[in-house]
Amino acid sequence: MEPQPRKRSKTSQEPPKFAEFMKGMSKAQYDAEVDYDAVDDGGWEQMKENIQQNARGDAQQREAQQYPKEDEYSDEEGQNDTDEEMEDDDSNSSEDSESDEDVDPVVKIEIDKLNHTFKDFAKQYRLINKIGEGTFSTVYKAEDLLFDQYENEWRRMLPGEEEEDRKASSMTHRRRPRYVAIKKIYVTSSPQRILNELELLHKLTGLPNVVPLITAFRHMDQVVAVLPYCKHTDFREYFRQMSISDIREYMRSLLIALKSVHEMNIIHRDIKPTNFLYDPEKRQGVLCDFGLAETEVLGGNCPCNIPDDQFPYQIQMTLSNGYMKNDNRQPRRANRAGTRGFRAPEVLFKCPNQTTKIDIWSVGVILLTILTKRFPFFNSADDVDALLEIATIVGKSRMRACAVLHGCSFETNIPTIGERGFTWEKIVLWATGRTSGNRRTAASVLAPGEHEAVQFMEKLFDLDPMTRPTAGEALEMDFLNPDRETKEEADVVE
Ligand SMILES: Nc1ncnc2c1ncn2[C@@H]1O[C@H](COP(=O)(O)OP(=O)(O)OP(=O)(O)O)[C@@H](O)[C@H]1O
Repeated sequence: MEPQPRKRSKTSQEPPKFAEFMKGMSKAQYDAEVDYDAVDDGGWEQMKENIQQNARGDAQQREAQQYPKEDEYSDEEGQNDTDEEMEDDDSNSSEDSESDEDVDPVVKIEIDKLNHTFKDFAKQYRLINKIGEGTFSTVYKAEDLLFDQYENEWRRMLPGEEEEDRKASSMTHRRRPRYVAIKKIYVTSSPQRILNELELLHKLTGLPNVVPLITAFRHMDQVVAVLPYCKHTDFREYFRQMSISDIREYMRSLLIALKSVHEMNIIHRDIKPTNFLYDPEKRQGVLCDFGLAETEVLGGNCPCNIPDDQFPYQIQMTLSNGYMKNDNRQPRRANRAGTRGFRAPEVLFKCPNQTTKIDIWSVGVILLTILTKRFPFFNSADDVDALLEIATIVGKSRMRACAVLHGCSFETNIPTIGERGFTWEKIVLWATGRTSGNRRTAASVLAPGEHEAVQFMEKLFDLDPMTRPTAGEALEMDFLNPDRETKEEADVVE
């Protein structure tokens, strides 16, 4: 059958009505008796029809672990403390030879259930296997059975996809299977969270190195998002072998994604290796999982928000030199959603004025992981421990200054936490077993490229979010532009 060149659907040009899409979901979503399809809201039936008709992609309407992740404002640590290996990320398997044979029987049951839940789903997608599991979702790989019948503009948004298309068109004989990732969002996620993720994904569709949303389905309390399948390799398989040039490409790819996301004033809040689907062979990555993302709201009531000239006075007003014996003040509340080990100090101090810079700190943690070859690097059980881990490196003095910035105080008598801490260089040498007592040997210094990487990382780890670089500024830094340096040197020589 000839592919049908379709025009964009009406809905694809209009802002998506995801609020309507989610209408009818309520706290009662767990009650199996509630039949949301029967809810006469006027908009949902229409929307559902639109979504299912256009689900197949009419281009844009094609609207559409290692660590535990924690919810906003949650104070419970370690929930869902899953540390599972991915069952099958297909990173090394031949894409053309997917069969059902090696699918776990439990996964088969899940797949059957999904096919049963969404009418005609099996006619559109052939679910293959589970490829990922997170705190809020299970992700399946599926073949897009009707791919050829639709315009698939989203492919142009993914790095390397156009090249794949060119290759495919030169090999005419066999129909190439096209894969998507089906993200089944757990019903225990709040409708607001699901709506937020879908809306943001839709808004960000088209940005470089960011996973686009193809479409989404809802049936009662079940929601699935359809995303392009992004071939990637488990971070743990390659991060120890990365050369400096590999690190550069990884960082560049991640920061390009973040630059465009941040320019839209969106904070990702969960930057970590499992949320950056990276293919080390192609040296391309795609940022995914916007489940905790939020729009940046500036102007929160925190001393870090006070102009410099008023700062010292305000701080004196805010802080005292002691601790109340029976402190019955309300605990400070701020969004602290994210994954432990990757949280910026301002999140740990519950700063109510968090910005996109919290993502830059997390990028620093990824770089530290790569340079030290240790995953996880930070492994605290709670926020206080996390602050102590950072303080062990940066020292008490800088940590105190950081606390003051957010209207808090920091003090500890743990003997291993010194006043001045250690340099990041020392930490990298120590973690990679290159320190030999107090004597500096050839092995106990960083290689040139490594040295630049550490200097770059130091900037990402600026304790003050105001002076920490933006993604755009980081992309301009020397470490990510080695050719520019060589060129400048050559110009000078000429
Ligand atoms: N588009 C995709 N292509 C390929 N694999 C994917 C895709 N999206 C997600 N995955 C896989 O599924 C895993 C879980 O997805 P995601 O991070 O979106 O879910 P989550 O429930 O929010 O997870 P977490 O709690 O770990 O952040 C990813 O780490 C990845 O391995």
